[in-house]
Amino acid sequence: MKLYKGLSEAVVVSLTDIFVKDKQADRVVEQVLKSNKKWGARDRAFIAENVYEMVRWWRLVKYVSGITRATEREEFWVLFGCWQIIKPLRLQLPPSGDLPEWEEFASINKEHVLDLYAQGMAVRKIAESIPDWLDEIGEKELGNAWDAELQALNKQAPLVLRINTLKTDKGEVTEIFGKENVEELFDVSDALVLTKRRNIGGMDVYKNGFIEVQDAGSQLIAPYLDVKPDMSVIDACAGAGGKTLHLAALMKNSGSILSMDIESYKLSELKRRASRNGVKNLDTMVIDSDRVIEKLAETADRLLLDVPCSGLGVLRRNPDSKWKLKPAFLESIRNVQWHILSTYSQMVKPGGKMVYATCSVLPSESEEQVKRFMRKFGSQWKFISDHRTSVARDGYDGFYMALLQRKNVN
Ligand SMILES: C[S@@+](CC[C@H](N)C(=O)[O-])C[C@H]1O[C@@H](n2cnc3c(N)ncnc32)[C@H](O)[C@@H]1O
Repeated sequence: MKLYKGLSEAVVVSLTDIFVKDKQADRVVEQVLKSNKKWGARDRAFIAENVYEMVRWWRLVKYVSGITRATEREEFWVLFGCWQIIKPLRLQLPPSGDLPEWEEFASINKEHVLDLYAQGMAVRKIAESIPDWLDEIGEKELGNAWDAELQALNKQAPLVLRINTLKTDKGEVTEIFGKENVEELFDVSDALVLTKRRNIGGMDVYKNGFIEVQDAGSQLIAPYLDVKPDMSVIDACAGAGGKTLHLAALMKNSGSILSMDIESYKLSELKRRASRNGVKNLDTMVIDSDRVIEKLAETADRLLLDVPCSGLGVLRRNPDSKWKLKPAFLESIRNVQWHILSTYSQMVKPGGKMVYATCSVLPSESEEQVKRFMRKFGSQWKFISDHRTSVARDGYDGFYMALLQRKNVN
């Protein structure tokens, strides 16, 4: 196997930053790729792919290396070497030969690594590289479906674009990328899947606001809210605005959208993206207390609650979150979700509609929150429908969305 020292070193340093310094994987990769202008596209792909794949398979890699908790640089080198041995097996790639004779790999015994790999593959939580507690919760909540979902969550996610219909259409974007490089999705009208990975951020088509990168499952949420031009819409957990921008396009830039969040820096980023997208029907508001919500009682024709969640539906894109998530966080985020659903819903006008959405595969963050809401507020609200995307079944990220309508009271 042909490995280059400098590129391997970049992977090792990145992993140390992620697991010892507790930094976020995508930020680490972004920084390391910026650190050397001489690396070409293949070098960059090698670094990014190896970092993300090692993070994804971290438990399995540790298992085959016999290292339980890596803290030192030498240990990260051993983990990297062991990963090179098992990578072709785990990712079903062609065999890649022996490790180079570097002193960093001197302690690695290939046969022993392969023996441990065979043993690890017999135990799901090791083979699929997931913490014990998360595997238990997944099985408890999803039953038999967990196995397939977990396997699918360990695959590399496709690169999906959303066409910004305020500025362009699918035909024009297809021409820019070339027909042979894109695929349409029958049930997601504004989406195009890129068949080859590209650095979208540097392209004019992105800089000019023609496209956004947004998973197909995520692109189903704004249309689910059933918005019409001229409506008054609130996106109450807007973050950096992925779904706000989509709502604006569906509303053809008319009516009004109020994008809210507790984090003002996210709303600043949203405004930057809105300006690139040519969005003009938008205001933002920071939520610094529940008074803000009370003042907006019965003002919205439509309300989107894209609530904070475990992110277990988007593990393909953020594999490090499975190591950073803690059971206590899950418990507390469910309380935040319930608070948002039960109090922010007052912003909807009688007769208006609301979507409650998560990017979690867990019913306890999704279906069960909506059922609890209907038990408590069923006299004022009508449940219309819900929908779940499955990573295993659809190939989309795992999203949940429920549409509810506030009853007209006389
Ligand atoms: C799933 S993310 C939203 C993603 C965003 N809608 C998008 O499409 O890009 C959830 C957001 O909820 C925000 N949030 C957390 N607690 C909140 C609260 N109590 N009220 C409103 N927003 C909150 C977070 O800051 C985060 O931006």
